[in-house]
Amino acid sequence: MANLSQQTCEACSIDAPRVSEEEIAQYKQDIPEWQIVERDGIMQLERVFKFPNFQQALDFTYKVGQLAEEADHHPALLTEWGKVTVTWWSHKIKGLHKNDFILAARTDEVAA
Ligand SMILES: C[C@H](O)[C@H](O)[C@H]1CNC2=NC(N)=NC(=O)C2=N1
Repeated sequence: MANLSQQTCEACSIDAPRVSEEEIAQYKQDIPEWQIVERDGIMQLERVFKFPNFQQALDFTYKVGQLAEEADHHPALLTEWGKVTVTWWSHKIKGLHKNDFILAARTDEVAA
């Protein structure tokens, strides 16, 4: 199977299934630096990326925004001096879909 980041996001519909515990365990292996967090009952993927200044944090933020637009799947982005917190989840299903893991893997590539 192709690396997670090379896989294709599927159009997320309101009746799309959330990932199972087994799928989480499988996909998480490709994105070990990401944390699974739960907010208001919604499972999310989150990672903090560190930078030497605000400008580089801002540049990274823009690149993540571009990959989100290409996929029509968008994260929450908190941009601060020297760091960016990226949080992925699927709004329509109020939880985690495989798309979120694919885009987290692509986010890691943008940071590399
Ligand atoms: C209309 C538009 O395609 C949808 O609202 C998309 C936009 N980006 C999205 N991003 C995320 N993370 N979840 C969604 O359900 C979602 N839906």
